Amino acid sequence: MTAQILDGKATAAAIKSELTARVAALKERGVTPGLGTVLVGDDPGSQKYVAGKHRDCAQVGIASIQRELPATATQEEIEAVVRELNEDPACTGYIVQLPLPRGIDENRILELMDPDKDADGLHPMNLGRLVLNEPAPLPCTPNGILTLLRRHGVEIKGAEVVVVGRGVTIGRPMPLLLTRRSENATVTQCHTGTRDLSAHLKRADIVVAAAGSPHLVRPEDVKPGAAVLDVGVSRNAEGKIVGDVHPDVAEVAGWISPNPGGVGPMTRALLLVNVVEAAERSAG
Ligand SMILES: Nc1nc2c(c(=O)[nH]1)N[C@@H](CN(C=O)c1ccc(C(=O)N[C@@H](CCC(=O)O)C(=O)O)cc1)CN2
Repeated sequence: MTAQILDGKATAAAIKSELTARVAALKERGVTPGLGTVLVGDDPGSQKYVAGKHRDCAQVGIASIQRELPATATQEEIEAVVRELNEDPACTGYIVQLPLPRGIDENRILELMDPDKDADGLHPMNLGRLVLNEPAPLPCTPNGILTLLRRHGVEIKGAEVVVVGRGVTIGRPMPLLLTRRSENATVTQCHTGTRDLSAHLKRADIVVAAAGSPHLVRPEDVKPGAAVLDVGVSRNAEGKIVGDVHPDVAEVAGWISPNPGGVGPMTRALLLVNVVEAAERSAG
C-alpha cells in the first residue's frame, strides 16, 4: 500500500478561498490588508518564493508592497527599508526574505521589525510569546505543517513526533507548536549531532524532515503507517527539488507530503493568514 497524500496545494487553495471572503469583509469596513516583502540579492529560489507570495496576495485581494535591494546592499540600507515599512500605514505586515546575503546581521534586521507587523512570526518578541503561551503570529512553515496534518485528520494528540533540523524558520519553533496543550504531542528534536537518527525515526508516528539533507529519511527507518512531512529543498544538477525524504518512503508511510506540492504552498497560505489576522485585529 502506498501512503496517502498530504496535499498542500489543495489545502492551501482551500485556505486562500476562505481568506478571500475575510479580506472582502475587511474591505467593506474600509480596511485593505497589505503584505510587504523585502528581498535582498538575486538568489533565484528567494525570487521565486517572493513572487509566489505576491501572486497569492493578488488572488485573495491583499495589497502588495515590494522592496528589492541588490546583493551589495549594506546593513544600514536594509535597516532603512525595515524602518520605512514599520512606519507605512498601508503595510499590515511584512517579511524579510531569508537567507540574507553573507555579512548581513540577520538577527539585528529581525529585531528591528515592528513585532506587530511581523508576518513571519520570527521576531524575537513573537518567538518569546510562543514560548510563554501568549497570542502571537505563528511561524508559517510549522503552522502550515500543523494545519496540513489537522485538515487531513492525522492524529497529533499523544503522537511521538521526530523533528529533524534546528533552523530558526522550522526546526526551532516546530516543537513549540506541537507541545502546546492544544496539540499535546511528544517531540524529539534531532540534528546533525544526533547519535542514532535511525533509532529515533523508527519510533515516530510523525516525522518532520527539515534538515536540508537529500534523502536523509530512508524507508527502512520509517514506522509503517507514520505521517512523513518533507520540508527539504536541496536542488539537483537540473535544478529540480530533492527533498529530505527518499521517494520509497511512500511504500511504508501512512501519509506523505509531496515535495513540491506539500509544505511549500502551506507556508505561503499561512503567511496570508497572519496578514489577515493582523488586519482583523487592527480593524477591532
Ligand atoms: N522570511 C522567510 N524566509 C524564508 C522562509 C520563510 O518562511 N520566511 N521559508 C523558506 C522559503 N519559503 C518562504 O519564504 C518558501 C519555500 C517554498 C515555497 C513553495 O511554495 N515551494 C513550492 C516549490 C517551488 C519550487 O519549485 O521551487 C512547493 O513546495 O510546492 C514557498 C515558500 C526560506 N526562507
